[in-house]
Amino acid sequence: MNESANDGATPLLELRSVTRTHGDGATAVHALRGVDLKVGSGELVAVMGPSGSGKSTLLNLAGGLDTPTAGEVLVGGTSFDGLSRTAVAALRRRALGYVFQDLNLVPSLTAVENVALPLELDGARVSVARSAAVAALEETGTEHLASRFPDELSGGQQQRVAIARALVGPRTVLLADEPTGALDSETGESVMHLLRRRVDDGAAGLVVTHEARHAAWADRVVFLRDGIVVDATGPGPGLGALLDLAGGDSR
Ligand SMILES: Nc1ncnc2c1ncn2[C@@H]1O[C@H](COP(=O)(O)OP(=O)(O)OP(=O)(O)O)[C@@H](O)[C@H]1O
Repeated sequence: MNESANDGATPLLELRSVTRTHGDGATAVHALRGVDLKVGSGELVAVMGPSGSGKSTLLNLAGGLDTPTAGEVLVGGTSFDGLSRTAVAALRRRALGYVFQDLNLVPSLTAVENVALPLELDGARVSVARSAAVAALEETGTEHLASRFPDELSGGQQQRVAIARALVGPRTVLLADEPTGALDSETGESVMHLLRRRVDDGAAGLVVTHEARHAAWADRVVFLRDGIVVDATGPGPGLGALLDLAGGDSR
């Protein structure tokens, strides 16, 4: 199944016949089987599906954190295939923003230092990285927490700082795994709003969510079952109808 609302333009994120198998023989687990997906500039795609259907695997492959058994993943038209580990790491730092369930804030760095870190690792001057970090903290409403260390922040505050780190700088592909997990529902909505705004400004977004009302922020929803795309909505009334079927509230 091939999904794109931007036919013609190079998608910012593309999965071509991506398969990921763990183990082999009788005990092999087929986490993802022949998935095709294109996400263009200005598109926010939600991924839904039951536990074990392959959602996290899809996101990890899209982010270059895992390697397909077959098929390939391209970011901005560049395939991870054949790139050195250093080149993959550089591409990930420059183009990709991740919001994962695991917050991974560095405990010995303040909030603003954590957010500035990816830019500094990429060679940005400290002053430039810091001002971009402050802007990203402002976007998530956490600029007043800039000088706090992670253990001085609540779970929700840590999550918002982690989101600021994912959004800092000119990221073109935003990947989010249940970005609202540790947040109250009001903040969760504002996070989706934030992702939506970045995508409207030209990024491509891929969000794994269990909540239909969060998926309702997306342009398309891709449903996975047993590692296969079993359904996909387009923009328009079809989205609301399918989300109603999925059992949640619509926006
Ligand atoms: N490292 C691994 N080794 C073996 N099997 C794995 C591994 N990682 C994932 N799997 C299996 O691959 C399948 C897909 O897992 P995945 O975590 O992608 O699903 P998911 O849809 O994200 O689930 P959840 O909603 O529970 O997070 C599952 O059957 C899982 O047990």
